[in-house]
Amino acid sequence: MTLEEQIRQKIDLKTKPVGALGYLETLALKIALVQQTLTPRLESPTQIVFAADHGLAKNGVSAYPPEVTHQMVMNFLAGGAAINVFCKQNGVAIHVVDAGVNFDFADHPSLIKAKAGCGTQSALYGKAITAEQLRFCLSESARIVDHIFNKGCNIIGFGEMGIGNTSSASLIMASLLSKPVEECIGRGTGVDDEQLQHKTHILKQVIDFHGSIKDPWEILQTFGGFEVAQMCGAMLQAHQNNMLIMVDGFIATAAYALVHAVEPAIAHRSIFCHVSNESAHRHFLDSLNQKAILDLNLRLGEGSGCALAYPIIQASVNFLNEMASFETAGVSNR
Ligand SMILES: O=C(O)c1ccc[n+]([C@@H]2O[C@H](COP(=O)([O-])O)[C@@H](O)[C@H]2O)c1
Ligand SMILES: Cc1cc2nc[nH]c2cc1C
Repeated sequence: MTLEEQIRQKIDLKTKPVGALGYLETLALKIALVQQTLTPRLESPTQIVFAADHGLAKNGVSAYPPEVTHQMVMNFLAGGAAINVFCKQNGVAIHVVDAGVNFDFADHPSLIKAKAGCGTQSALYGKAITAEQLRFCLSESARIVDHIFNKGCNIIGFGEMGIGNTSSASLIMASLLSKPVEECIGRGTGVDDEQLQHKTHILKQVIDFHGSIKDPWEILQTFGGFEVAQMCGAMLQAHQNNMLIMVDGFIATAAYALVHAVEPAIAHRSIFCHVSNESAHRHFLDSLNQKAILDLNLRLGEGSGCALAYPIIQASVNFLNEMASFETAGVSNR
């Protein structure tokens, strides 16, 4: 029997009707295959929140002003954000990365300084990121993941904070899927109808300016942002380290989709934690052939979906390791 057949058999011989643990069974199989064992373990679960500012945020595409990015980073460091609460509740460590926020932060034990700049350029007038900044983002984030991996982490969540970054993600999605950008746009932080029209107008202008781009790295460099680029580098490194990857919402999915375009095998170790209320996210996940664990109408980002889904991922590993089989429990198996 192959290892996969053995894992499937182990799952089927647990004291439950075949298939009755539904998606937990899919997760257990996936995790056991990644770790190549019948007894997988989740070690030192860690959430990274990559934060950065966006040139496009100055073009009125968000419901909130750009300074909220640095203010929320301070909130993460003070432990007062949703992601802090959910990580604490579920035993997930948290690191905040300044990938390129327009603010000079003091040193803090939870803050990793990896600033590629003080916010991207607006993609309305040129590429959001320079080639040098892109290289910096990819290598710094890989280094960050390696450090966390070397401390014993084998499951890592990717989240972000950046006013304006649903626009980046929409532009990335439209380019990767060759879709009209208006089909990839949502309300982000909660723009009203008039602001949504304006956001759509701006993003169409961006697409008209740059034309069709197909190369994933060029898409990333053109539409940014620094936190998306760092999530890409971090996901690639996590893949190389054979870590389990937890993907948060719409923006994290845009980073995943870029990496997936160059490294399709990343799908084997990636877990989609939730489907966001950002309207295009469901379609984005469908296009990647992925199903999310949670569907809670969240539209927060920060990695909140990862921290909330983590206990469910843990439950999938626990049932595989700890549930009795029909034989050991003396339960009749049909
Ligand atoms: O993760 C998501 O699906 C998601 C959906 C909507 C908004 N967000 C968060 O809201 C911010 C981006 O929204 P916006 O309107 O400024 O583009 C950014 O900080 C994201 O973390 C995140
Ligand atoms: C307050 C606030 C918190 C956030 N967390 C992630 N994105 C955010 C956007 C806003 C506006």
